[in-house]
Amino acid sequence: MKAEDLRLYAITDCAHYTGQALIDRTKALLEGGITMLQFRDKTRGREAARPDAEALLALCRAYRVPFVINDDVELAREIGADGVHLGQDDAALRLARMKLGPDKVIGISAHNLAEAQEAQAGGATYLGCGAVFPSQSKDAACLAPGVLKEITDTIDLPVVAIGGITGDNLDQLAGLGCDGAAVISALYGAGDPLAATKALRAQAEAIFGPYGAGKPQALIIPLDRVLCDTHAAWAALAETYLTGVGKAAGPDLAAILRQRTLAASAAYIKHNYSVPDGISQILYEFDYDLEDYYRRQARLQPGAQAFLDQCRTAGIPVIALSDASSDLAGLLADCTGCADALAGIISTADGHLDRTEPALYRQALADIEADPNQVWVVEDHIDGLRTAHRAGFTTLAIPAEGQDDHEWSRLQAEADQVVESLAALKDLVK
Ligand SMILES: Cc1ncc(COP(=O)(O)OP(=O)(O)O)c(N)n1
Ligand SMILES: Cc1nc(C(=O)O)sc1CCOP(=O)(O)O
Ligand SMILES: [Mg+2]
Repeated sequence: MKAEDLRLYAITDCAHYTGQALIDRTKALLEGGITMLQFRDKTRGREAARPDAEALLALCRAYRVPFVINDDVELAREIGADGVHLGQDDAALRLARMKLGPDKVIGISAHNLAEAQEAQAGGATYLGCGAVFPSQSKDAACLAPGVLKEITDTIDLPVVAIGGITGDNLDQLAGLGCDGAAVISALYGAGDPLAATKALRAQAEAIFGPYGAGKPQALIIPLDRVLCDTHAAWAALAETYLTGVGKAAGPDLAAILRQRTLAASAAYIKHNYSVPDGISQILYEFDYDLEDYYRRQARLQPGAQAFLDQCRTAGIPVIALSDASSDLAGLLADCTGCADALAGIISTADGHLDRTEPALYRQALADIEADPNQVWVVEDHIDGLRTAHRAGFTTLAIPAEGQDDHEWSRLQAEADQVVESLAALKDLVK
């Protein structure tokens, strides 16, 4: 979840809408541009509410909007929601974090600086602060004057304001440091929910800042398979090696190794096939084959040159990510003619970091002043996408050779945005 997801945060009004009526009304809100949804049902029990929660989750996935559950950590976990929102009298943050894991969203209600500090220290993802105005939906005390600004000035978490917010008073939140507005009645109670949502979304963007597809400050993208057509060389490495030592590769070896670094692939071969060489000799053979392919055959993928040219025109530094050593990756960039278009290369081989390590992606920003939120990581690899997401980057999924359907559907479901090709990516950075 990014701070901008809080721009226009709808909370369901299950006192007035359940079942199909709730789904239809929420669909209008999603169509109109809400940027996050919370399922809040204060009367029905978990089992009665579950079908609505599951249907709304599916709807939010289709609109690529985060979906959290109010109060019920178990329900959130069971249906695979993006997280929960908890108040001061709900489940303890520490327990919720233990149950949901480090990647899920946990929003915490804070009514003063001490509660906000405790939530930050306990690993909250964002704060909900209110009531900022008297609410028709809940009997909630209004925040003391100055408290909201004190929280946003002091705390490092994204903050969403809540309570009695309408199109008529939203402007009063300008300059208070919030990232967005959470709303029940002004959206669910509107005569024309689609029009009301569109109007509030435009107003929220004007007050809290734009949402989505601004240009990135930098972009990280795989060199192999995505920018260059090197899939065949990578897929053949292990089999070529095994044939050379008189062994037959298993049928799904290439798929197994696709998720691994070169060093991890060499270790896999050593441990699963009875081969005469040690891991460093196997790695040497891999490097030899890659170098040969890079020098003789490697080409840029269709659309790569135009994409890199567009990034240069737009002043967006492009950092290439490679699973080969940076020497080999540099050779590939030279041989395919894209070296001058790259601001840098990071290598999983050099730092002994694989794509499950957030430090890998952070390393890419070592020479660039950039906020990870404003840096796009383009990934064809599910582990990489998840890690970049955890490290706070904006993630884009892209198809590449060697992905199976399962991995591609996971990438599509989990990425902030999906691009079907380098041409589509080029259009996004225009
Ligand atoms: C975004 C957001 N902020 C605050 C709340 C209130 O949570 P809580 O204090 O637990 O009250 P209930 O919503 O459970 O009545 C919220 N739900 N969402
Ligand atoms: C759920 C909730 N929590 C609040 C708080 O102050 O913590 S106010 C509130 C209700 C928000 O609904 P409406 O937009 O209709 O006022
Ligand atoms: Mg609660």
